[in-house]
Amino acid sequence: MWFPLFINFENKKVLVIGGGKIAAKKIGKILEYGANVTVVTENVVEEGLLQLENVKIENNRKIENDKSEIEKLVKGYFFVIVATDNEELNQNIAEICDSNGILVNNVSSKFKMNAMFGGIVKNDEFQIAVSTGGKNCRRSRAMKSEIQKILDKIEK
Ligand SMILES: C[C@@]1(CC(=O)O)c2cc3[nH]c(cc4nc(cc5[nH]c(cc(n2)[C@H]1CCC(=O)O)[C@@](C)(CC(=O)O)[C@@H]5CCC(=O)O)C(CC(=O)O)=C4CCC(=O)O)c(CCC(=O)O)c3CC(=O)O
Ligand SMILES: NC(=O)C1=CN([C@@H]2O[C@H](COP(=O)(O)OP(=O)(O)OC[C@H]3O[C@@H](n4cnc5c(N)ncnc54)[C@H](O)[C@@H]3O)[C@@H](O)[C@H]2O)C=CC1
Repeated sequence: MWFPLFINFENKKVLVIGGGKIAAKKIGKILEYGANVTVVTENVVEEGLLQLENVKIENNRKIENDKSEIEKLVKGYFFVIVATDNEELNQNIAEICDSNGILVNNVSSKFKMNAMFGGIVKNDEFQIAVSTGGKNCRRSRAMKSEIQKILDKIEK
């Protein structure tokens, strides 16, 4: 069951495995919250990542589907985002993180993770997160735009 929790990411060690389009989208979101991001990837597909000053990138590193290598890699991280295009590898990494008590988001699954992103709507005063619990994340768009209207008209 998915409990909505607000987490303080300020200076928290976050590992992103994979350097593609979806990794970049997720990194963009958490950087706004002060996370300390390291990317480990076989290739940086999304070149914009190289421009981000506060993101450490370990390029040309292919992660093998090997339990002890993965355990060594994720040790000490607060949150791991698995964002390769290899669904089986992503799932194995997610399971290893979960059994080691590490928060993990798996971009290639609807539920095989212990932490998922919500849609975010915010202004200076409020922050509202929307989730369908993995059932249909695209539906968040319609909900977000209705919430945006409420935020725009609510008395400040
Ligand atoms: C489970 C979850 C895990 C997680 O990612 O945390 C997940 C999983 C997957 N999403 C996929 C696809 C897309 N997701 C989006 C958009 C959003 N997805 C988000 C969250 C979540 N997505 C989590 C569930 C949250 C919930 O249930 O409410 C949002 C809220 C936040 C965010 O992305 O950070 C953001 C909403 C809008 C916003 O806020 O902007 C778009 C674009 C769009 O339509 O807007 C596309 C199409 C892209 C394309 O097609 O290129 C696929 C591949 C499916 C496939 O290949 O078919 C998977 C994996 C799967 O389904 O197996
Ligand atoms: N959650 C979401 O919002 C969405 C998720 N997806 C899913 O996200 C996944 C990734 O998609 P994209 O970013 O578009 O793919 P991509 O091909 O742009 O990026 C994949 C990245 O993973 C790296 N990689 C692959 N194998 C690796 C390994 N063994 N070790 C280290 N790095 C490795 C590649 O070098 C590349 O940087 C796909 O499985 C797709 O189904 C797709 C759309 C939206």
